[in-house]
Parts: sequence; structure tokens; C-alpha cells
Amino acid sequence: MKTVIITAAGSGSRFGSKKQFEKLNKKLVIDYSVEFFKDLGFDIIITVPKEDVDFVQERFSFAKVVEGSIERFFSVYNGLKLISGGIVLIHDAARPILDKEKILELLDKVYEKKSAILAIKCTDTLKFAQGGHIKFTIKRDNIFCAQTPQGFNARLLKIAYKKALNDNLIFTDEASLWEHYISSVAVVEGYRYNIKITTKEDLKLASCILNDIVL
Ligand SMILES: Nc1ccn([C@@H]2O[C@H](COP(=O)(O)OP(=O)(O)OP(=O)(O)O)[C@@H](O)[C@H]2O)c(=O)n1
Ligand SMILES: C[C@](O)(CO)[C@H](O)COP(=O)(O)O
Repeated sequence: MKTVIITAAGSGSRFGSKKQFEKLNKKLVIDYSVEFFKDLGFDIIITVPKEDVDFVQERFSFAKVVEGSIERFFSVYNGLKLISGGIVLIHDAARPILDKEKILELLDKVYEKKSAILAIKCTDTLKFAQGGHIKFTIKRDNIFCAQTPQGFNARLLKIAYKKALNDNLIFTDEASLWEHYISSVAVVEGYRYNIKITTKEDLKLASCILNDIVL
């Protein structure tokens, strides 16, 4: 069994609105990942804000739609509670540009290693700055930017979540939860088109990418 939890319950404070429901070319941002994983034959769970549950359930009648939470960590957990086993991918609805070859490569790695994420090597020089001034430069040799999808053995991920709830810990991605309670996570090289729409600039960038590449 393979399930994807599509996280779409954010408030979009850095964007200025719920960006997952913004128009991106001829579709909504959320449409891209839901349709992609439907075409790949995944069971689909979508986390959305309480007020959008009916709208999204009607739009995607084939999916299970659950109410998210104030923290992405708990939004994912609300979806994970519906899964009994198999493999689960967690993917941000805010990352609409999905590369089939890369996702299938990630899926193979999850089956092989029980956990894997897409990540891209940092290509900028990294600075630690405070008060508008650089304090020091961070060696970037082994620095990666984590992306989604992130994939896991669902049963073990639920165990890790239960431990985190017990310890009152939350994590910004599922890989850091897995690293904390289970083991190291495999990395599959991601792709630079896999941008996370966070600000309005990112929506423009995503539109340019979609207009120029054939997926
Ligand atoms: N409580 C939350 C917060 C985020 N997300 C989802 O997780 C993805 C990545 O989160 P982010 O880009 O931070 O979205 P927002 O939280 O909406 O953005 P902001 O931090 O600017 O409010 C998005 O698809 C978002 O909808 C979620 O399901 N539940
Ligand atoms: C999960 C994630 O996309 C990996 O880079 C990132 O942690 C989401 O962070 P956000 O602040 O919830 O956008």
C-alpha cells in the first residue's frame, strides 16, 4: 500500500493568503500534487484548514480530506492516523512542480531503506548574520536543502510520532523526527524546479517554470 499525505493546511502568512488555493496558470496550486499522485495510483490524504474541508472534499472526491492543525507537524499527524501500514510520502501542496522520474526514484529508495527524502545541495555560500552583519561563514560542503516528498515506513513513522507527542517535541519536517527517534534518513538528489511556494515571488517563478518545461 502506498499513501501520500498532501499538506495543505497552512495559513500562508508569508504569502499573504492561503497560497495552496491560488491560481497557478490554469489550475489551483493544490491541483498539481493531488492530480500527480492520483495518476501514480497513490491513496491520497489531504490536510486542509477546517473551513476548507468541504470545498476540498468536493473537489477531490477520491481523496480523504482531514482538518489540519496550527503546526504542520500535527497536520501531518492528523493524516497519518488514517494509515495502518505500507509506505507513506508526505508532500507539501506548496510544491506543485513534480518530476515523475525523481519521485519514483525516491519511492524505490523508501522501499529499500524505510526512509528517504529529496534534497538539493546548497549552491550559495552560507552566512550566519545578526543585526544586519555577518558573524561567520558556514562551511557548505555537506549542507543540503530538504525538500518534499519525504517517504517512510508508515508503521515506524507512527511510532516516532507517538514518542514525540509523549516528549512534547515537534519538528519542521518528518525526516528530523525520524532522525531523532529511529535512524538516519537516505537522501535522493532532488531538483531545483521543486520550489516551495512561500512568497508571491515564488508563484511567479513556478508559473515561469511550468510555462517553459514539459513535465
Ligand atoms: N499548520 C500547517 C502549516 C503548513 N502546512 C502545509 O505545509 C506546507 C509547507 O508549509 P509552509 O510553506 O510554511 O506553508 P504556510 O504555513 O501556509 O506558510 P507560512 O509559514 O508563510 O504561513 C504547505 O503546503 C502548507 O499548506 C500544513 O499543512 N499545516
Ligand atoms: C517540509 C519542508 O518543506 C522541508 O524543507 C519545510 O520544512 C517546510 O517548512 P515550512 O516553514 O513549513 O514551509
